[in-house]
Amino acid sequence: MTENKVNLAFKEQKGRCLITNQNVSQGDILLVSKPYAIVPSITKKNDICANCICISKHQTHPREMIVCRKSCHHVFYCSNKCEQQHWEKFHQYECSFLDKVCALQDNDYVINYALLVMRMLTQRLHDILNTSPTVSSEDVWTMLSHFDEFTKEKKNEFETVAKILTEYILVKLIPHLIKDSHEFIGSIQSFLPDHTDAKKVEINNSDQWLSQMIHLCLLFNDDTTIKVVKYLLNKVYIVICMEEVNSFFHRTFVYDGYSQPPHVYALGVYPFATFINHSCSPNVERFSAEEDGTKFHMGDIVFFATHLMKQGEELGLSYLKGQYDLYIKDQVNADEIINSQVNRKQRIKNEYFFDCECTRCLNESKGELDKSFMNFVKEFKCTNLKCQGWFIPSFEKQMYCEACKISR
Ligand SMILES: C[S@@+](CC[C@H](N)C(=O)[O-])C[C@H]1O[C@@H](n2cnc3c(N)ncnc32)[C@H](O)[C@@H]1O
Repeated sequence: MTENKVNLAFKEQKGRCLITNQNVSQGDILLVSKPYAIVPSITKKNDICANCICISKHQTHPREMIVCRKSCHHVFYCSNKCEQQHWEKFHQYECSFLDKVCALQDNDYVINYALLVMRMLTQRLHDILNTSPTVSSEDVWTMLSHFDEFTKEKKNEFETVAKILTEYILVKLIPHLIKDSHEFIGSIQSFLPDHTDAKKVEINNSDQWLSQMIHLCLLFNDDTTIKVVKYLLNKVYIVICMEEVNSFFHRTFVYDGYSQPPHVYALGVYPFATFINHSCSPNVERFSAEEDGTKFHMGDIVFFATHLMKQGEELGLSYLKGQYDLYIKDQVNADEIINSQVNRKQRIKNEYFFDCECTRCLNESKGELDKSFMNFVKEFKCTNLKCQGWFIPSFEKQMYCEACKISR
């Protein structure tokens, strides 16, 4: 376990944020964050262990992956031990429901987030039962949702997913919390913590779905029951929005090698790290732990300082996907993101629903071009010209390329 060099704070314009609790040097590891929930990306499920998230590195001779004891073929494992652990913790609840989730839409993106939210809900069961509590799980249920700002199309999609995942809670999870039918309503009520946003959600065409659920769970068809199940549906809808606003992708160079862009291989929710705000001139970068080290484990995200930082300075991470990769790939929209504050701001507004108040945007809105952002590229881009990777730190202080592994 490594000591975090950050504390939680609050900024008027941006809400909660993380700040350094000491002076830090460039390359210092600030925070190692463990997932509250993590799932392999659906497109890579055949060679990522669903339990330990290790990646098969034998592309030419794929390793034999182990299927679950019910042979559902939705999850694969690197060892019997992983199958056993995962069965006990998650898969015994999820296995028979995965067909339903994976048939949701012909869209990997939707299936990925549905699986991640499902995992958050299963972990919630453990939190309630106190069988396998995770660190700072309370933070998870206070994450921002921006629920009202998604497009109509997205809202419809979330409603469909929310109905399926609420059914998952009712049918697969709640029964583990109750001893007799009288406790059903209380358990539904308290399964997810209250959330002010959930009181404002209006879900369309839920009447038929509600009757089905009440019938399926053998509940009384009275006003109280309808209200309680409906509120659970609203809370699940909010959890989906939270996941969309707060989850992190893991990317790896393992599949196509270092001369190609990295692939997404897993996604997860990271409670404390989620409080790192966006900056267009970031002082923090991150890498995914692909192997177990002495201070971190597979699935962890390691955040490090790209600049010297004073005690009390706010951490800023770029939310714009592949922002730096654009330098290497020279994609058409590189200029749009890097040079134009107006376009960049618009993109953040469209994708993340906020008006960026970072220092670079504030400076550039006054006409002062802020080029400090470029330093990262000069200092952290891998010096191997064929490589698309970036230098990352190790705990031994030596920087090495995440992709081709040369040292700096
Ligand atoms: C992942 S959360 C970060 C933690 C958040 N501040 C909180 O209180 O939970 C992302 C949200 O924080 C706010 N935020 C992050 N970066 C910001 C920035 N540069 N300017 C303004 N708001 C920001 C936005 O509301 C955004 O949707």
